Amino acid sequence: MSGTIAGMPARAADPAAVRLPAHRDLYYGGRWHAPAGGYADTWDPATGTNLGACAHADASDVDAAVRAAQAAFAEWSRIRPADRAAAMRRIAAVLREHAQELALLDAVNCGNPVAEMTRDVLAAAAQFDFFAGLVTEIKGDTIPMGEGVVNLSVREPYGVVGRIVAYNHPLMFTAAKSAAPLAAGNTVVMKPPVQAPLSAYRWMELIDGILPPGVLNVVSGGTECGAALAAHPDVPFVSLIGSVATGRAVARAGADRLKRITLELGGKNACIVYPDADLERAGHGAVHGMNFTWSGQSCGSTSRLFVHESVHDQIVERVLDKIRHYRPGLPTDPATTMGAIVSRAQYDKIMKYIDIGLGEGATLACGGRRPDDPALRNGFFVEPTVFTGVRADMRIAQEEIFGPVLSVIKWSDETSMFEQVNAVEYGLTGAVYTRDLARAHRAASRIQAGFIWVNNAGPHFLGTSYGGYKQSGIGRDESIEELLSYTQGKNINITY
Ligand SMILES: NC(=O)c1ccc[n+]([C@@H]2O[C@H](COP(=O)([O-])OP(=O)(O)OC[C@H]3O[C@@H](n4cnc5c(N)ncnc54)[C@H](O)[C@@H]3O)[C@@H](O)[C@H]2O)c1
Repeated sequence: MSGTIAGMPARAADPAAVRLPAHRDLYYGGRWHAPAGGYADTWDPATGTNLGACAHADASDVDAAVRAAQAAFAEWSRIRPADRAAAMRRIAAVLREHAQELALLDAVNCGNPVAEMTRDVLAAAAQFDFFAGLVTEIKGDTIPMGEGVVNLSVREPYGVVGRIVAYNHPLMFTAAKSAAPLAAGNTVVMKPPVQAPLSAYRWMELIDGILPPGVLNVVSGGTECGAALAAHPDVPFVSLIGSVATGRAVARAGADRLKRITLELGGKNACIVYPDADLERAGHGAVHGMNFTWSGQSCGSTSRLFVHESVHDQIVERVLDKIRHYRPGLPTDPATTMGAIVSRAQYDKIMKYIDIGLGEGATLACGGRRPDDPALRNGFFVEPTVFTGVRADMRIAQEEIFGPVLSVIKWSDETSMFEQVNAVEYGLTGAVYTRDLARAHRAASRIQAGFIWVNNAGPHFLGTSYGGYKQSGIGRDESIEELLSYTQGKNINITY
């Protein structure tokens, strides 16, 4: 989690040195456009500083962006895939070149530490390279039909893809989630998170001119903007990273037109510790899997820790020791290990859940409050929080908090433990700690979730499919599955 990044300054970055985008208007058709929907202020959640106004698109703005994307589709879908890939590799290079600048912008706008946001920018660059490298895999089959007939299948793009993303990785989601639909030959209308839109616009300034006008368009805004994109009749494919409630709204909006959708939604993920686990490793994983660096604001966070009663106290002791590595600090400081909560609304929600946990009778083992550090008094910070004595049916163990709150649940009987693990509406990730490989396989198959770690928790592996079971989503990202999901099959039968 921690570690130095090449090129990072050793001292706290001067927030005044943050390069804010010169353009705050909508970017579509290769140009900047004043929004009909007006502007909304955007903030630094760590200091309360107003970072200025940003375009807040309404439905008419979304319509204009979709028309620009539609106009660009004919050319972009027909150029040689290798040329699409070359343009995407240039974008990856720009991301790498400007990683620190973009990371700093995300740090001030969303509150996540700059060191982590630098990794985010590099991850986005890696995804552009990855999907550029896969363009020749957008291929089909030939099926033997006998002499005089050739039968082949091909894959074609859909047209305009609407992508709507969550706030916890603003630049990474805005950039990386454009890569697969573009590689497949679609054009994209991207809606960055309403809380942190600035890095999307700076990115557009940096890559302006690399893609033909209209191929990649950015419209910032809130619910009206997202809803207009989800419902637009000329957007046949909509893809969301967000909450279950928004996922349902997007699915409903697309139902009348039978839109293709992919949904990457929330999680209330379990980490299971068996008595034979390497306790050091499990204690580390229990903390690492919580993504405290970005204050637990992660869909994949393993926020329910199921610990066998025979090792419960040893694991809790290790968790409380290792959690001390995470101390809320200013996101612009490269040494900061834990950032701010993105907004007052999210801060209030987290504090409300901490009250709910106390009211339900869970024991607060650490955190549960704002840090004392006077440097953080104007921001939305919450100390890393651990509840012990949690029952699996408590609200803090059932509902996604999306904050730095870990619930420890003691178990003794394996069958009822798995019933509890699976008794949530979510099914995104899961982690298992054991030295017994057979037990690990059995446990992995019993957890109803789309992404399982054994003796590890937290990392994604580019090339492997990431996505949820149950209400955690539809579809798989970060892999060739994501790329191919942006294509539709066509069969051609030729008699000669
Ligand atoms: N599975 C994943 O890969 C993944 C990754 C990150 C976050 N998430 C989830 O995202 C959620 C947190 O992010 P958030 O608070 O930004 O989520 P959110 O659902 O509130 O918003 C997500 C995006 O949808 C837009 N939106 C809101 N209402 C809409 C509507 N009716 N129609 C269309 N768009 C609409 C928002 O403006 C934002 O851009 C959590 O539930 C988290 O688990 C999932």
